[in-house]
Amino acid sequence: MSVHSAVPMEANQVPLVEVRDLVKRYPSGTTALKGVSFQVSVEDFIVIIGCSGAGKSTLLRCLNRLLKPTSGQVLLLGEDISTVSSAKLQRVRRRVGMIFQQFHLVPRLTVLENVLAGRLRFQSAPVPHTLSLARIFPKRDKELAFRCLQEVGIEHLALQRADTLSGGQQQRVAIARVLAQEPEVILADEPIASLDPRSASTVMNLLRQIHERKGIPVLVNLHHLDFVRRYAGRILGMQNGRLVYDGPPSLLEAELVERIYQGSCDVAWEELPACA
Ligand SMILES: Nc1ncnc2c1ncn2[C@@H]1O[C@H](COP(=O)(O)OP(=O)(O)OP(=O)(O)O)[C@@H](O)[C@H]1O
Repeated sequence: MSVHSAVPMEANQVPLVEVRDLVKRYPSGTTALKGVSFQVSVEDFIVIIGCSGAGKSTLLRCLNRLLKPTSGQVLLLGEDISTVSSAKLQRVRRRVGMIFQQFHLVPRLTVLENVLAGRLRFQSAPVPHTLSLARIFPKRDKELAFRCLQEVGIEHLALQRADTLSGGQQQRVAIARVLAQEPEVILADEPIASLDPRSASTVMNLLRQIHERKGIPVLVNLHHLDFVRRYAGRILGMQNGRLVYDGPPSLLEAELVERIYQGSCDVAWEELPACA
């Protein structure tokens, strides 16, 4: 099936990220990505949709090199990061911030220390496990981490242990940690899947504000289609490892939505639940 591209990128827009013919085959033999291509500019707030197993997480993990693509390219400001050596991976991951469904915080550390962890990849020497993170970082890093907490509205929790926070608060810490990395692009893999609707809205609003204020493109995998409709500036629709739609929500036709969800939905796009 060819990609249904509603809005091609204009010739004068410089893509911040360019994905070319990306293929990912797992050792099990499953081909999760079958030649995916698209470009991302600073204006993009992209939501990736598709049924379970369509390849959404695999795509994001190839973009920050948590996974090495089998073939194809991922260009970050022109640099091909799909083939960089393991020695250079730290630098790539610093440039590409990642937010996960399960927050991935260090439970026994304070909120501030978790955010400072976003600066760890800037440290040239390894950090001894016995040291308090807050002690080894320079003052300017601590000030930056505190500002990041202010940006997500939880600076009053800075000295609290991460495991005493609610899920919504923990996801805000994870966002602050990504901000402390000063990334060029933010990826979020189902960031609201474990949250109640109110916390989910807070997290999505924060991602949108960060995108608008800082001009950082965001790519987010979402299962909740009501949130897709509320937040997506552009949708990438995936089906069975292929990109089948690339364009604004307004031009995504019901027929294509049905194809993306493999005919498993017989309700209107406006009413679609997340597919099972
Ligand atoms: N580590 C792995 N080893 C082997 N196969 C995998 C691995 N991770 C994912 N897959 C397979 O690759 C395909 C794409 O999976 P992926 O997790 O990227 O899909 P997804 O769209 O993110 O699904 P979900 O919405 O359920 O998270 C699926 O068939 C899945 O079973």
